[in-house]
Amino acid sequence: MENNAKKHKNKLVTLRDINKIYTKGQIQTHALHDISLDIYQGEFVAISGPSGCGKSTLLSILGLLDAATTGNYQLTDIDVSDLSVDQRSKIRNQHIGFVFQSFNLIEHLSVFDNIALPLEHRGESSKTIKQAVDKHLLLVNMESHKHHKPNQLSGGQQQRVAIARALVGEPKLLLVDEPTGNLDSRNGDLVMQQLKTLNEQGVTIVMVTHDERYSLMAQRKIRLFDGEVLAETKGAIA
Ligand SMILES: Nc1ncnc2c1ncn2[C@@H]1O[C@H](COP(=O)(O)OP(=O)(O)OP(=O)(O)O)[C@@H](O)[C@H]1O
Repeated sequence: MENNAKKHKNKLVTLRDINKIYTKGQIQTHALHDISLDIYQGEFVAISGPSGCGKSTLLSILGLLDAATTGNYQLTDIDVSDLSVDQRSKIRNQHIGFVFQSFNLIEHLSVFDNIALPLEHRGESSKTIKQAVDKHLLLVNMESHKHHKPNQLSGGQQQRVAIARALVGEPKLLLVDEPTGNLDSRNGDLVMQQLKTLNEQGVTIVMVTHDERYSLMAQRKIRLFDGEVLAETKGAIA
C-alpha cells in the first residue's frame, strides 16, 4: 500500500527539543528529554514503549492538554508553545480529537447526543449538528444504533461511537490512547480496522499502544524509552 504521508506533504506537527519536568514538592520527574518530531498530514504514527517511558505525557502535550516545560511546538502554522490555558483549549477544541481507552461516553445520553457534544459546545446550529452527526454515524457504521444508550452497546461499538465523537468537529489530528485496552481481541481488531480505514480516508492519527500487532498497522512506529526516542521505524504497514 502507498504510504499516505507521501501523498500529503503538509506538515501538521513540529516538535523541537521538548522537555517535560513534573515537579511535586522536592521531587522532579524528567518525563521527556529533548523530543523532536515531525508529523505530516495523512500519517498514522504509533507510539510504544514500556510503562512510564512518557507516552501519555507526549500525547498530552501533542493534544494541548498539557504544556512542555521547555521546547517548541508548532501545530500547522500556529506556534502553540507559550499559549495560555484558555488559548490552548480553544485550539484544542478546533483542531484535535481524542479517543481514550475508557471510551468516556456519557451514559445518560444517546449515541447521537454523545457524538453531537463537541459541536454543541461550539454553538453550531441544530441543522449543522444533525448533518455532521449523521455523516459520522455512517463513517463508523453505527447509524442503526443512534438512539441506543452506551450501556446497550458492546465495548467495540462504544469505542466506535467515541471515534465518531472525536472526528465530528473535523479535527486536523486524531490522538488515540490505548484504543483497544478495554476490548477483547475481536472488538480490538474491529476498532483498529476502523482507524486504519479512517487513516486511508485522510485522517492523521497518532496512537499510543502497548500492542505490537497494532503498532505494526501504523506507517511509522516511534519507540520511547525513559523519555527519549529510542527508535523510529518507517513504512511498516501491515
Ligand atoms: N502528573 C504527574 N505528576 C508527576 N509525575 C508524573 C505525572 N504524570 C506522569 N508522571 C511521571 O512521568 C513519567 C512518564 O509518565 P507517562 O504517564 O507519560 O508514561 P507512560 O509511558 O504513558 O506510562 P504507561 O504506559 O504506564 O501509561 C513517569 O515516571 C510518571 O511517573
